[in-house]
Amino acid sequence: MVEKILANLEKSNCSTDDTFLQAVSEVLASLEPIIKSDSRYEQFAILERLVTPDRIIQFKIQWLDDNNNVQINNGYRIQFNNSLGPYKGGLRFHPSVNINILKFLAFEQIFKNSLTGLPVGGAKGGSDFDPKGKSEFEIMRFCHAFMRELHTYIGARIDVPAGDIGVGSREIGYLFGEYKHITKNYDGVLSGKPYAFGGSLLRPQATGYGVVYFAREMLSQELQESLEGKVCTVSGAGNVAIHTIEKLQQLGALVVTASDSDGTIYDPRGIDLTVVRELKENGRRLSLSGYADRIPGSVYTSKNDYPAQGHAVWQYPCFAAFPCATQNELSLFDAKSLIENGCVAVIEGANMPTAPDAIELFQREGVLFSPGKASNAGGVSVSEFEMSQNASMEKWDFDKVDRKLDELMRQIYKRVSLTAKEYGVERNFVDGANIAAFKRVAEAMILEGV
Ligand SMILES: NC(=O)C1=CN([C@@H]2O[C@H](COP(=O)(O)OP(=O)(O)OC[C@H]3O[C@@H](n4cnc5c(N)ncnc54)[C@H](O)[C@@H]3O)[C@@H](O)[C@H]2O)C=CC1
Ligand SMILES: O=C(O)CCC(=O)C(=O)O
Repeated sequence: MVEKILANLEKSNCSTDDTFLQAVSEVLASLEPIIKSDSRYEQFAILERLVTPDRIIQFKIQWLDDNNNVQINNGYRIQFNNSLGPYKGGLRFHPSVNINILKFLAFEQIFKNSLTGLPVGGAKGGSDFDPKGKSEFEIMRFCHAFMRELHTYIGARIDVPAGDIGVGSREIGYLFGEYKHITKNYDGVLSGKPYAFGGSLLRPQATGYGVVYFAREMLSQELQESLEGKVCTVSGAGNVAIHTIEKLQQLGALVVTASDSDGTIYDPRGIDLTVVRELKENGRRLSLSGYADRIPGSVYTSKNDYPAQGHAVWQYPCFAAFPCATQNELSLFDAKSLIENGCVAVIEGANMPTAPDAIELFQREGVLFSPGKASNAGGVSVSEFEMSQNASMEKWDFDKVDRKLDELMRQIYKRVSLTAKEYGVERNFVDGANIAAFKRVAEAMILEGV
């Protein structure tokens, strides 16, 4: 049955980008052994329905640049599955954005959101707009134009977008401003809002901190190890990477790398986050090569100076690796290099950053591997906490949100590892995550009827 579903998807896939098929193939491979365990799964055509988005919304975004030239971009929202609750998932602004990438992200989001145990469905959206080099006012006009098209499809109980690559609290602020302007409705229609109006404390940190809370629990339970004093490598230099590095450092780990799409920085004395922030935060997109100019003893490797089949960030010895940049950024070549250099755990912060053959190698070699849908679920969880605060007109303090996040990440780890054990694939956190998430969504789909 799985082969038939994949063949149908391949036939209807008219794009050369196959990230959606990659994501579906991984999930279906995990589910194959359990699909016969409950006759209702076939009777209700759960798999076929689960791989088909409820709706794909596409729109044209027209806006004026600073020279009053008309600019046009494509905008999308993929509302994939709302069996467990309102559609929920981020918006990505990046020139690589297309329907297939957003379908993969929205599909993964269904499973991630299910693993949190919270009442939210799966969605994703975005635009091929490139924020690089745009002025503050261009960003604002673009966000306003994007929301003029999107606003009819979203709502606090319908679909609640948030941030992702290229979309942080600044963009969410502009999107919210336009939503309110058009609808006159001041509800929690977006999460990741600035704290000044409706945002939750800790949302900016939540994904990265959650990744580290998950890693801490996994290492302690599986290897009786802590992160203190351990060398870690992290890729990326955006929201998720910065807060992963920050929490690792707070727990006493030595983080020696960061990266962006042009290259990698290696600092054997430990990444200085102040410098990374000065180069990357608040809409700045300066090259990480500026880090090496500032910090003696650090080394910058441009991606052009490294073999094309790999990424320089994974060439360094480490105890644990945290891919936090983007999809398929850790190849088989990189996995071999990490294993040769003694890495014992890979914890994904980005969505699907590890290539399938690299995951297979990690699992074969006994490297603990956590899929992003489990370990990066802290972001959407605190988004859901933001929705709760908005609905009840409350403001929770930092420590309360932090405690709840830590507890939730432990629960996700437990859910995933117990499920893996229950289905005879102990320590296979990919199968554990896919099966645990699937069972919850499938049950809701069955109970809601066709
Ligand atoms: N922001 C959030 O709350 C969540 C984000 N994620 C995922 O985490 C990843 C990073 O997202 P954010 O940090 O929010 O985005 P961001 O826009 O803040 O940062 C993205 C970072 O990745 C780097 N990057 C992009 N393409 C790259 C490439 N080809 N090679 C190396 N580096 C590259 C960029 O230079 C930037 O430093 C994405 O996969 C995203 O889907 C997952 C869960 C929640
Ligand atoms: O906070 C959210 O709603 C979604 C975050 C997100 O896009 C993700 O988990 O990949």
